[in-house]
Amino acid sequence: MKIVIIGTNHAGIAAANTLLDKYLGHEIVMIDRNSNMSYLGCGTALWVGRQIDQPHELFYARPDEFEAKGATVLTETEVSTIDFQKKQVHAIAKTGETLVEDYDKLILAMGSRPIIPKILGNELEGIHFLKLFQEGQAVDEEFAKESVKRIAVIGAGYIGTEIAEAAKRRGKEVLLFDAEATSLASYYDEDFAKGMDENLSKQGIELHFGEIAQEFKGTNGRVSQIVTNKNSYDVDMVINCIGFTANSALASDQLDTLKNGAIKVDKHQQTSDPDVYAVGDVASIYSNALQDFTYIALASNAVRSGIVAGHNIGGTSLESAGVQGSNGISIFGYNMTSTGFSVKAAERFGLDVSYTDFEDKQKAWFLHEDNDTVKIRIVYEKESRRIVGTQMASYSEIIAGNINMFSLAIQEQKTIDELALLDLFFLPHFNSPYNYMTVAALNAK
Ligand SMILES: Cc1cc2nc3c(=O)[nH]c(=O)nc-3n(C[C@H](O)[C@H](O)[C@H](O)COP(=O)(O)OP(=O)(O)OC[C@H]3O[C@@H](n4cnc5c(N)ncnc54)[C@H](O)[C@@H]3O)c2cc1C
Ligand SMILES: NC(=O)C1=CN([C@@H]2O[C@H](COP(=O)(O)OP(=O)(O)OC[C@H]3O[C@@H](n4cnc5c(N)ncnc54)[C@H](O)[C@@H]3O)[C@@H](O)[C@H]2O)C=CC1
Repeated sequence: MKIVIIGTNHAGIAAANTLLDKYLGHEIVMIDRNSNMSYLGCGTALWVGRQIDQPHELFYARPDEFEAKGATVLTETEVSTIDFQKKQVHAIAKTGETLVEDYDKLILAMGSRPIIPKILGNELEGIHFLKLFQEGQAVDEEFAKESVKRIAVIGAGYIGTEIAEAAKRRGKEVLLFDAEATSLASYYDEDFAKGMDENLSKQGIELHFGEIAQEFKGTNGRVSQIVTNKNSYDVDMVINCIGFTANSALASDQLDTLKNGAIKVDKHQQTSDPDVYAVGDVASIYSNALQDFTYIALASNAVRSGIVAGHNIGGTSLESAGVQGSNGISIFGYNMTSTGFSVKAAERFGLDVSYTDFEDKQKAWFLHEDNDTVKIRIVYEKESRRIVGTQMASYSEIIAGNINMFSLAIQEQKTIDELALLDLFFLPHFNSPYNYMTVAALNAK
């Protein structure tokens, strides 16, 4: 079979490798408009904040590796249209040459694109987005300028808080804006997100929450002021981080989609056209917390959905296990992890939930060195008592491992009562005989 893959970043790479490594004999054509592949966006803030000194290790794959496995890789080639009836992909190479690729099976891996705030002054110089490696390079170059002193970051989600930390680490004055009342409002309940807010303030980041940018003003063509619904602020640079949306324009009028444009797939990653699969940020995904398909743009999901599509096209019928949107963040050493729903998110999706909170030291009480406090909330459905979400916050890094147990618990629909008596090891170096996960579950009403 001839398989064409549009988009060769995390999801496209995972699908291509699965096919090339496990199902020999197919013709694989990989097309991407970018000049690089596999860039780990999560490294941008680390590199721009000089927590790592350069970006070259943030790539893990190159076109020649796929060519060595027999694939055709067309980089700097933009797909312009897809003819789903004739099963043809039309593209334009960097040289301007047009090309048509027939396909037997097509994998859509065009990912996501940043949401652009539709406000006056958007075209001014000094206004940035943060998705591609090239955009990270541009922000890094700006941070190197003495004249760039005050940075406005719009959006205090994951990218915004991470790049705000990076700017602070580079000695900049940072103003962090968000429409919501706290940072990370999409992932954590308020009394958890407040811990991150305190951490950001303590590090000297100026918080402007419940504030929406309404206009960018400029001097000689470069942004010099941001006007919000509350005030105006002199700034030297703006970084927009107000979320991503599915990059599905090539297919959204032909294939079934969610309301936000993400291409609807089943658990085999198949779209409403049986010869077309969609993976990663461009596709919907099954949430075990919601028990339905939704949109969760994460690299972890991109990789797994690419693998599932590769197997199904290769001939092995494989279902996605579904996801919980497990994620984490670490800002100036303050760590937060979550999986499934916060109470706020669960209620927004119409689930009737309760929750149990607890706070304790990570390690046994008699260890006084390097023993951080952990805050935990476990959210569960009132009726079924199945766990639908967990959030943790601590300077301890151990919470990063613990959240994955809750991810499995949600996937397997375990109840809060089953968790209460789960076998969890005890060693004073790591936890307590009654550790905070057990106690939180035992306390559930
Ligand atoms: C700054 C930042 C930090 C992040 N940190 C994390 C993290 O810590 N953990 C995590 O899980 N996720 C993180 N993410 C999210 C993660 O990067 C995405 O979920 C992931 O990139 C999705 O992979 P994808 O392959 O589906 O899509 P994308 O990475 O968006 O790739 C899509 C590809 O398709 C190509 N393409 C699109 N349209 C066309 C076209 N018409 N023709 C040809 N090619 C096309 C693009 O060039 C691109 O290479 C982060 C994202 C950013 C921006
Ligand atoms: N550690 C991780 O797992 C990371 C994951 N990612 C993923 O990448 C994707 C993109 O991340 P983000 O861009 O941070 O999206 P996000 O959805 O995490 O955050 C967007 C933020 O912008 C705010 N916002 C929206 N419109 C606004 C407006 N007009 N004015 C002010 N604030 C506004 C929202 O309230 C939200 O807090 C997400 O899917 C995220 O999960 C990104 C970085 C790190």
